[in-house]
Amino acid sequence: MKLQGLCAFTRCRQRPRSAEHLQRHAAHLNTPSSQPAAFSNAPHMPPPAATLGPRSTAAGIIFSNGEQWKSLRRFTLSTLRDFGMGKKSVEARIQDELMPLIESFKSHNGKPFNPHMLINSAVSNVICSIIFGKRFEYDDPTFEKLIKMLDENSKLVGAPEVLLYNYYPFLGSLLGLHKKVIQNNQDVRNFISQCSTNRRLDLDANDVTGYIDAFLLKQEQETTKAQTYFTEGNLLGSVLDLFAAGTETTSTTVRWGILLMTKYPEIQKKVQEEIKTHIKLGQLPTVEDRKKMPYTDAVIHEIQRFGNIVPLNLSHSTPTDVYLRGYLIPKGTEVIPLLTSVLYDKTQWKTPYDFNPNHFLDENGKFVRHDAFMAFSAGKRACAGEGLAKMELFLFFTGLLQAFTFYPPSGVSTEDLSLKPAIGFTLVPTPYMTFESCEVNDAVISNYFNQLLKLIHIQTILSSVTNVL
Ligand code: HEM
Repeated sequence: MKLQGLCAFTRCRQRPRSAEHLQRHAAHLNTPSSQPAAFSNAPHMPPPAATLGPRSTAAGIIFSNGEQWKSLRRFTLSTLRDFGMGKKSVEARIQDELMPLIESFKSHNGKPFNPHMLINSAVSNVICSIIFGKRFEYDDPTFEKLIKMLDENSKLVGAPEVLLYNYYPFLGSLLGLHKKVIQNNQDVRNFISQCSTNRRLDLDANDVTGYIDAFLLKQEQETTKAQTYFTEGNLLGSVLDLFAAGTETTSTTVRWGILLMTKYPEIQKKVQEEIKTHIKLGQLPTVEDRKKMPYTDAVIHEIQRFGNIVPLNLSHSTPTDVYLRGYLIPKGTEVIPLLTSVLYDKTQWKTPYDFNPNHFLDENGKFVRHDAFMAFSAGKRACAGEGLAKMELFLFFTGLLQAFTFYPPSGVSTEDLSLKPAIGFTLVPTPYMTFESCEVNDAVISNYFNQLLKLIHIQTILSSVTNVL
């Protein structure tokens, strides 16, 4: 059960301790009356509703509990699978995104640059293609603005002033930063709302282009039901959850990956040797390759462990009284399952504070799983996008290291590179040093292009055959 934040009801300033408390106000919320709305400190969360009015705007997967959460999560997982999560089709989406990313890295011609927004755009495009049914050009002003707003909120939600407001909303008039969070949040929601209005006009059950279409169709199917969780509020909330969670987390991890490879050139070299051994020159990396590449797999796991990007996890609360090691945790207690405590547990990791891929390798160099690897959390509420994220991490990371070697800018030594994270809702690399760009493997690039052209050609033939039929 996710954390019950401050009560969602406008005039109630209590921290709800129980589902009953919320149920008393449920009639005022845009959720079915049998289910309390619940909220947690997620990155795109607007501040507590005590000052914002009913939180009908917040629901979606992350902020739901009970039957509403079950329904939305089930629907989301099956829709993500329909759009290829865990399958070849999503692999192709990610591979398609690698090319423009590599090209935009390459366009810096070996000069130092900050890869932050480029990586965010590429990663975001994968989830965009699933939810909106299309990708965006990196310099599309609307897309740039959306990505910046998600990025900014991820930072601001961890800022002391916003945290203070979150716990003591009555201080609102003395504080200002939270207004930016609310505004960004609202702007992204407005964009999603506009997209869903447009999709509704063109809705065709035989041509479902993305998650929004699938949700709208589900809404139509449920119009006759007395109670449905497929409301407008839950559409906006769920899309925002996927958009934000699917952009920030994975791109932050890829950014950690590049920083760590720059910092540790000997590890970067070993990954590149493994790539050269197992992926033919000019071939796109595929998910299948991962099985043959234990060292790279170990490095990616270690990037996630060391990066520890969601240190506080999302807050939860106990749905019933719970007894743990002799202690009573009363129903409705806020529980913050610190992921840091497992990812940096001295009893589980040989050198928890060092970046050490050997944490995931046995003495024969084989990849080993680790129970304490909980970057995606655990249990029923664990990350809904884990399958997608893992594919993205492998394909983006391997694809970039296949094409480039990363160095610190001239005049900066590897020792100078700081691994101190910047604080926000997620732990991100310190605003990033620019790289003395990359050593581009032109053979890889031109072969990518040839493959891409072949793919486009095959797709064109296929679509003209389909049209004829
Ligand atoms: C490296 C990438 C990622 C990491 C480290 C990560 C981590 C997490 C964590 C720690 C949680 C909280 C789990 C809990 O409450 O116990 C979470 C939840 C969630 N994540 Fe991810 N995530 C990643 C990528 C993604 C992607 C790509 C998507 C989109 C498809 C996504 C969608 C979600 C959703 C919808 C939830 C809420 C699940 C629920 O409440 O049922 N995540 N993620």
